[in-house]
Amino acid sequence: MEKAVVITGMTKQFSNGRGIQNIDLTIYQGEIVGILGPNGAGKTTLLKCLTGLTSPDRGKVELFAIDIQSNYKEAIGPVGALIGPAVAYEKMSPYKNLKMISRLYSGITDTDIDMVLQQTGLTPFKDEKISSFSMGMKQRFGIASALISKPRLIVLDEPTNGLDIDGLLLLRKTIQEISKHSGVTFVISSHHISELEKLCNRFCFLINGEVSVYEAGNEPLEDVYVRKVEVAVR
Ligand SMILES: Nc1ncnc2c1ncn2[C@@H]1O[C@H](COP(=O)(O)OP(=O)(O)OP(=O)(O)O)[C@@H](O)[C@H]1O
Repeated sequence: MEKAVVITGMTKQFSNGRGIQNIDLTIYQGEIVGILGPNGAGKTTLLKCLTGLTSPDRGKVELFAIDIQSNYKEAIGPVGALIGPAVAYEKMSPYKNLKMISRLYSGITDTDIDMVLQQTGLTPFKDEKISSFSMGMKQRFGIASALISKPRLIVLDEPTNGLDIDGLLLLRKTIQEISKHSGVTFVISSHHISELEKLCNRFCFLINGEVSVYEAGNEPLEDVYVRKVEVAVR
């Protein structure tokens, strides 16, 4: 199976002594991997290093066998990401924002934009200014902008933040459909354990900056999580 992400010996330490240490992680094409861990465990740091938004102090990240440090543009080409608040021209509509993003890529049609708006439930609001959007609607736009380039790897940091029940169900359906029909790889961090449990086939626990991988099994994910956190604090 093709490797979508290979992280080797990755360390990023901040001046406060926190960060992530010596992470080794391989994610295969088509997997949906959930990243779990307590507040401050290093999930966002891991995802930022994975997408080149932060440089690790040590270690290596390869996306589809291309080294992100030495060949950033090529490595990041097939990646869509939502890390932190959605970036948008607030005075413009989601449609116009997506149209602008689509110009950076080849082969993205107006039909693709309409589809992404539908996948994120933004069709009824497609011509409204983003400045008038609620937090959850902005989050929906952020997800739409991560999907629009038809990436092979989609990295979502806490995508469920601010979403209502409808948004949550739609996000789950969209991820499952894209995964099933296009074999896209997803890496998703969230504190919503039950949501990740429904979506993911593998889980990456990040506790005290260190990583451990868990395959979906019969034991409830919440029990596995609590056990791992308890072991880590002993
Ligand atoms: N730019 C920075 N400067 C200093 N410390 C930082 C910086 N970014 C992150 N940290 C520290 O690194 C640790 C990991 O942060 P990170 O945001 O990756 O955690 P997280 O697991 O995503 O947390 P949460 O679940 O609360 O979002 C935290 O203790 C944070 O204080």
